[in-house]
Amino acid sequence: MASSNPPLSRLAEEIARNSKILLDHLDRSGLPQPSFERDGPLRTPFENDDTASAARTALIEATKELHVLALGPEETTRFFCFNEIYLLGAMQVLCHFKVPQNVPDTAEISFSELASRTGLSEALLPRFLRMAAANYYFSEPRPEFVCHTPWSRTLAHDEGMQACVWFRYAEMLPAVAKFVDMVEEFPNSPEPQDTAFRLAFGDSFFGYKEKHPLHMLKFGQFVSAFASGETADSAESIAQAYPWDCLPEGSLIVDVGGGTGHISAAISRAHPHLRFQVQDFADLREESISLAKHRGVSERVSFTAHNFFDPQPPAAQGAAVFFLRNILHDWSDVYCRRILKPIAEAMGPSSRIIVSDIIQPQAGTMLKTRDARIRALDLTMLSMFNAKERSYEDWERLLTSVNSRLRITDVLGRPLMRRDTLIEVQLRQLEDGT
Ligand SMILES: C[S@@+](CC[C@H](N)C(=O)[O-])C[C@H]1O[C@@H](n2cnc3c(N)ncnc32)[C@H](O)[C@@H]1O
Repeated sequence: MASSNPPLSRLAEEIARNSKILLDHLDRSGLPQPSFERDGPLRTPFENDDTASAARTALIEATKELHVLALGPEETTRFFCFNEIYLLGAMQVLCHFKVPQNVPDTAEISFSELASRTGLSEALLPRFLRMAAANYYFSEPRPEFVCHTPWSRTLAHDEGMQACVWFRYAEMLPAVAKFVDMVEEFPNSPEPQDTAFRLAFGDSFFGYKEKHPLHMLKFGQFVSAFASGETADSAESIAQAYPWDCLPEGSLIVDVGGGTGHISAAISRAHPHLRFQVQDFADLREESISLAKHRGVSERVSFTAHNFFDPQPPAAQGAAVFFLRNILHDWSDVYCRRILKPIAEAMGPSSRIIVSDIIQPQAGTMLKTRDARIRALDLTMLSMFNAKERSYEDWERLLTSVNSRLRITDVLGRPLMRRDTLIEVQLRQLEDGT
């Protein structure tokens, strides 16, 4: 039986309603509307207003759904990724030849002048440029002249945005092209070297970067651009998202694989009654110590060189918290067990593990646009590290396979953290109280 409010009508209403909420918010806040005009805003901040932010999310979801419905099944498949693959290629060429930087911010420029400034062939430049312009990057206000849109302007001035294009083209695309080979060759392998990335590049993800400093640099820029904006989970949000204040004076937090300790430093500033031991490879020691000094927390944040597959050092035994942020999603279950086992062995009766990672939603419980992003992250972990993002049940299974007494006791983080969650894990007490 046909629904009383079929999808096209429902979506059209939703789009009208949510657009109005956004317009009212912009009006009230004196903010400009998003536009493709050269001087349009680079950012339209909706995040600080819950109603506007929810309306924006609903608008993104509804417009995507309407778009797909309007295309229909066959046309969706016929043109599947056709645009995106060549857009990525075109953008990489344009960025490589510094086209965004050579288009003036406030004026148009002819194709021939732009070709001579950038060294990109006069015959090829229009082909790549028009592909980008068909996707809102740049516009052609009159034949053979180009000017910026806000979308292309972000690429002119922000190396993080350039790195988003670069990394997808130079690393993700070749790795994804090896997915079938990976699945054929290593269907059930837990090994971190059995990846699509290695099939494409002949080396591990970080091994390759060590030999190719440009890739290391671009990866760093990509990670910080990707982690900023809407998907950001800042160190400060983690410092607020857990009741760190409930831990007794002088409690020790062990930041396992803590890098240079930026999260420990942020929590320590907000909660000065805690002590931190950052554990990571020895070559991060100097940077970690200098960061702690710079942030005025060196009294409370120390660094210990430690391989997380080894038994925990004596000073960490019985720590109040073993904190693992963005560690376990880098590894298969077999390796996660090897990381978690020494931690479980070092836990005292009141110790807890706090894992800061994604909890994958159950299928069908999330907006499709958000769900798709999380699924893409999962497949990124697969292609790069043979690792994965985990659902609540996956986390439970993993933890009890390390030690049957490990229990998830809380899941925190919302709404302060946008992407990751804090999974609190404790040892279930035995009858004798141990
Ligand atoms: C994705 S980063 C996460 C860093 C930090 N926890 C954060 O959230 O920013 C992974 C960290 O694990 C460290 N790591 C990788 N293998 C390790 C090992 N076997 N022992 C200790 N640390 C390791 C890396 O050096 C890196 O700092």
